[in-house]
Amino acid sequence: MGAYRIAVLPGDGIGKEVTRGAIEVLQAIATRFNHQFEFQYGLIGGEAIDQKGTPLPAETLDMCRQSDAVLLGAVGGPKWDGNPPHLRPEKGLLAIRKEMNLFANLRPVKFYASLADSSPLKADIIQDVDFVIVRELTGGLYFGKPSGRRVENGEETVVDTLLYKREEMTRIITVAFELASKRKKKVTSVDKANVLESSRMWREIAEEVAKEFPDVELEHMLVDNAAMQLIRNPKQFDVIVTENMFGDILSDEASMLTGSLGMLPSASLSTTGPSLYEPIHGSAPDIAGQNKANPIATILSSAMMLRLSFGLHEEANAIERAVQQVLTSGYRTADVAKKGQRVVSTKEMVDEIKAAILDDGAILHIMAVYA
Ligand SMILES: NC(=O)c1ccc[n+]([C@@H]2O[C@H](COP(=O)([O-])OP(=O)(O)OC[C@H]3O[C@@H](n4cnc5c(N)ncnc54)[C@H](O)[C@@H]3O)[C@@H](O)[C@H]2O)c1
Ligand SMILES: CC(C)[C@H](C(=O)O)[C@@H](O)C(=O)O
Ligand SMILES: [Mg+2]
Repeated sequence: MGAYRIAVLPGDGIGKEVTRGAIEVLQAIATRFNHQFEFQYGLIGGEAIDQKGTPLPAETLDMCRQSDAVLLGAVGGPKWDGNPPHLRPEKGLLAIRKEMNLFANLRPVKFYASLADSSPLKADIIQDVDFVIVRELTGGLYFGKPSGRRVENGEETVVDTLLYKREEMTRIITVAFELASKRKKKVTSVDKANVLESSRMWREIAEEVAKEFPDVELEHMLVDNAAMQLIRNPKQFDVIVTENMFGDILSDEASMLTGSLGMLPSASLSTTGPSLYEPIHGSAPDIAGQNKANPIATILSSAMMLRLSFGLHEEANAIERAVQQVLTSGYRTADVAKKGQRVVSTKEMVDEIKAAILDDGAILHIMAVYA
């Protein structure tokens, strides 16, 4: 039995619905495996702006730093779209990533046989797809200075800066190689080296890091080609490593190989403190509050938390097996349902996954007793 303190930041829109679902699933895991999960809640994003006047209140950051891991839903929504830059919900997300040094964002993309017909791509293209996008999360265009608007020679001008230190590139590329060395031993480093100096340095560093991993193949791919290859032949990938914004865009694209943005989990890892787990999707204002959102991305993110932050492999497997089982049984939220299939709500999907976890436990227990 273990006791773990989990900071929960539901955020805005469907963030609240999907984190509630993931917590219920974690509670089922606690029951089945006899663990104690203590959940502490904090404000982030639009709701934090409304209640505290800032997208990342100091008390939220303190609570997260003192936790064993953080579970985040999503931030943002039209209510705050017109706000000045420092009062945008998304600033809270960027700030927590930077403050907690969550530089390595792992976004696994895995084919679910039962969802083969939910993807717009043909089954033979997506079958057995299994790769991880390693996205740099605390540098690049999102954080470079200068950034903003000014008037230059009487003309309105705007600037965003793509800035990386050598060490920031080295550490994320090393994470990708370490991961690939435990998987299919191939790293695809995605950049725009035909145009950007930052990408040329990224390539050089990738070549240097590759020397330390002689059993891992390194290939370089330009980001525009990578966007196309993800659709043409996604099975070629094992680990994709790329800078912050390229990774953001490619991972939303890659989610459609699994059938929906609502299927893709992520882990935002730090080497200096607790890590954070978040679905890759946003607050989905178009379906927020309607009990329609697919909670699986967040539930799978909580499985990543169990495995990567707590070392609870069996427990993480139980969540992933329950998700598989429920999908195979035909349960579908609206985003992955095809014509004629019965659509379940967020809550029904969560209930089915919880039941599968507890049933699975009962079956394994019976097998252990009578084997
Ligand atoms: N990590 C985050 O917090 C995060 C990520 C992306 C976008 N955002 C923010 O969310 C807001 C909305 O952005 P957007 O509409 O461009 O992206 P989005 O990811 O919120 O939604 C894009 C589309 O996917 C659908 N979708 C997303 N998640 C789903 C789920 N779990 N189940 C079913 N359908 C789902 C939505 O209904 C929508 O049609 C913006 O304010 C944006 O900045 C936040
Ligand atoms: C909301 C936004 C700042 C965020 C990002 O671009 O990182 C989101 O799109 C994500 O993928 O987590
Ligand atoms: Mg994104």
